[in-house]
Amino acid sequence: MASSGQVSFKLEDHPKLPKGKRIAVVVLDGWGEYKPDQYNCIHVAQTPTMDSLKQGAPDRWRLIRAHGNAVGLPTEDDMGNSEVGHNALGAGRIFAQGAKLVDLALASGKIYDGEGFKYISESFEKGTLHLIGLLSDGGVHSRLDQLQLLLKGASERGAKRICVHVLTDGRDVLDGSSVGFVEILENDLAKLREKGVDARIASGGGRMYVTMDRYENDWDVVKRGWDAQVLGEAPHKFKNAIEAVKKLRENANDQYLPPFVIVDDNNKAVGPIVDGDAVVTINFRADRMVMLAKALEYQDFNKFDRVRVPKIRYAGMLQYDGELKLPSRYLVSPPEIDRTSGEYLVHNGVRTFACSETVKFGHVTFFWNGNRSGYFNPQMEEYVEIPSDVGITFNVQPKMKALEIGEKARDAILSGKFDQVRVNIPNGDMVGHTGDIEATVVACKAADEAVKMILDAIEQVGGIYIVTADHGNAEDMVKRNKSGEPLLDKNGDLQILTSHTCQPVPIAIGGPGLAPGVRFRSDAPNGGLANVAATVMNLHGFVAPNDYETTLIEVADN
Ligand SMILES: O=C(O)[C@H](O)COP(=O)(O)O
Ligand SMILES: [Mn+2]
Ligand SMILES: [Mn+2]
Repeated sequence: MASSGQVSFKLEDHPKLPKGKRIAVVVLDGWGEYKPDQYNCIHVAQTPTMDSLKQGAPDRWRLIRAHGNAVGLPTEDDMGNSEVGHNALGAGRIFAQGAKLVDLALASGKIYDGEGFKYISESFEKGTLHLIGLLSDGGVHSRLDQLQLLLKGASERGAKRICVHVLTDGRDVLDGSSVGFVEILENDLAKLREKGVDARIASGGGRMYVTMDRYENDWDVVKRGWDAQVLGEAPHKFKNAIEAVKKLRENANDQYLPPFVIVDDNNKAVGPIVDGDAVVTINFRADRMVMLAKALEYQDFNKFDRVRVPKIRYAGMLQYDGELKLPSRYLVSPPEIDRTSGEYLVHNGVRTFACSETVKFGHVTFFWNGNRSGYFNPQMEEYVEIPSDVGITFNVQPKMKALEIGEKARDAILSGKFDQVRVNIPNGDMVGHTGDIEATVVACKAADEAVKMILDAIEQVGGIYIVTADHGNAEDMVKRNKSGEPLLDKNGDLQILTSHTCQPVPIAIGGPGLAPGVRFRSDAPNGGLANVAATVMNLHGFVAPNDYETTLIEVADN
């Protein structure tokens, strides 16, 4: 259904809850609930505000599901992530997400019948097919098995020359796993070569240093990728990708490997992108592919000097931005996340303020609004981005911009100009991804302080707060066996978990404006992130649309 036209956005009045309350919606990024031990940074950190909210259980604090099917992922083993988490929070329904849609399209073969594949396959006769993306089985941005199927499918359908430009992970999967993934890929490519397809890895680099920046935080990251992938230029040259990754890992972890290109015996890059080639960015997730998609697709582009802009046929695995229609060609249609809560609330007079720092700014805006950039109604909304630190790993500055976000939210609440003030506080997640336990403890404390600032402001104006998280991360920093004991690697060292988790996340409601009798229902034990939107609509005094996942609250008659 389109998000305009025939759709009525009028919401019914809630029979018991009043309108006009100022509501803070706080999303702690990467803040799950797990057993209290030394690797649970939230437990170790001083978090008096979040601890005090927990005292409200079960009526005003509970846990909700944030991974697997509850957020539209293919299996219950899939950890949650920011995209699917914020999509569910904002849209109030569970949509089959990119990971699943690509699985289905590959399994049925429909991916090869679509316009996107037809378009790129017109280059197969004379040009090279370049596949650029994250190489791991993390399932957050991409999946190795999908790349493997695409390689097979494209070669069976006429691709004669294929170059893979790999981005090593170590963030959604264990650090150090990049070598194994490159080995698997090399093995597959060798088999394709036996079948007469000239298939090889052409370049690489660590995802956080090469290509996969987001929300325009640092274009140099994308430029480094462009230079290696398109121009065939990089500071490191190797004959073989396995050797490249092993060697570069001596001085950097998987996330931050410097860019490299694979060269032939004459020291010439084997796979720059040239006129007549086809390019597919294989990530299904949007945020960290949008910048490269712009560089590949836009004629007018001034973010860095592209030096040479090849005439290519480019398709994304998915369309990454529905509003910008970027990229215009794609292999699989993205989930149609329509009628999000933000759109409804704006139509019903709720003035909204949303804020985070750059690295999570799109989470509370773009993802929250169903992968749609921009405002629904600029008269009713204000989105504020606080510039993130650039060029550092966040364990160096674990407090990040938490207090600045808290201040902006506080000012927005006190200003009286907004009915909903929505923030994402990134620390637990961004620092958790570095694998630095001490820094993550500092990060969690800072996040807790930011929550306090917001709750204090809500207290002052007689408002309501709802505090939750998008998925776990900081509550568990080690890989564990089935019984929950930390696992050691072959050197006897702890295996640090840089990724998200499958743990549930807390949700708390409160504030002086919360009507007496409002409490969490006890009959929704499987509640998840998608139930939050209806809950927020209730707190604004509205009943959620019928097809939204049910509310988590009820109003008891006192
Ligand atoms: O992109 C990232 O930083 C990680 O892959 C996932 O983290 P996020 O889902 O919290 O953004
Ligand atoms: Mn997140
Ligand atoms: Mn994360």
